[in-house]
Amino acid sequence: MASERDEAAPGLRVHGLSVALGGRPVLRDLSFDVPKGTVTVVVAPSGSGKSTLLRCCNRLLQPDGGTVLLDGADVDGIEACALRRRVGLVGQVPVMLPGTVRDNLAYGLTERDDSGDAALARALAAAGLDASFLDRPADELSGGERARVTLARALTRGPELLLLDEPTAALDAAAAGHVGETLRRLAGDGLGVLAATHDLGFAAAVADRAITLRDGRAVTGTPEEILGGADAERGAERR
Ligand SMILES: Nc1ncnc2c1ncn2[C@@H]1O[C@H](COP(=O)(O)OP(=O)(O)OP(=O)(O)O)[C@@H](O)[C@H]1O
Repeated sequence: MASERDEAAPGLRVHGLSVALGGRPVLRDLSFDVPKGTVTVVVAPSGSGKSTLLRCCNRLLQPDGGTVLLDGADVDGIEACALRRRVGLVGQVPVMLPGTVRDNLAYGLTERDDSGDAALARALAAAGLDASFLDRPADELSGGERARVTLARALTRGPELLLLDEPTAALDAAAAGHVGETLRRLAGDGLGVLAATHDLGFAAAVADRAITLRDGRAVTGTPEEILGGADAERGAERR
């Protein structure tokens, strides 16, 4: 009974995920859950497979083994565009399309979506930018502003799960704090969040659960357990 309930648990379930790239195993038999309404952080060294893991979660990359379930359904059975609306990925490099911020936010929205300025401004506000940004040419934005526009763009699609790759990399402390508050609020509204980050302060502020990757395998724990270990490892690297 318990396992049947677990299978249908709302959120993302990664089970036995294995990926090799360039003939080298990157992820090995990786399993963890991201329940809706929670924030999970992945804190692991550069090159350990964080982006690879996120890309498997919305089918940008096909794993060599294992499954990813969304609300109990294998993501392989969900049409890719539909899946990527439900599981939004905010990538490490903010890619801007030509045109204004409005054009960027509205791109790809369908009749089902609210593409009016009020809805776009709400998404911008959640990402920490005011409505005046709607008319700004996207190619004139700073790196941090671009990062927040890509977060807003994912939010306009009304995702159920949000995957973020280094969401604070281009942000100062105040902007990172704002994004952290936004992620906590989104989780409070029922969204599931999975964020890969090097920013231990950010991770500690937002996480309900934390994961690190060791030799391609997941070690899961409370933020205190995992982040304490990551801090100690960094200290050892510096010595
Ligand atoms: N297409 C590819 N072919 C071969 N190796 C790859 C490919 N893509 C990634 N890799 C390697 O796979 C490993 C994991 O990469 P990934 O980008 O997932 O790491 P990461 O933990 O996100 O790193 P970072 O924190 O630096 O962004 C790295 O060693 C990388 O060099």
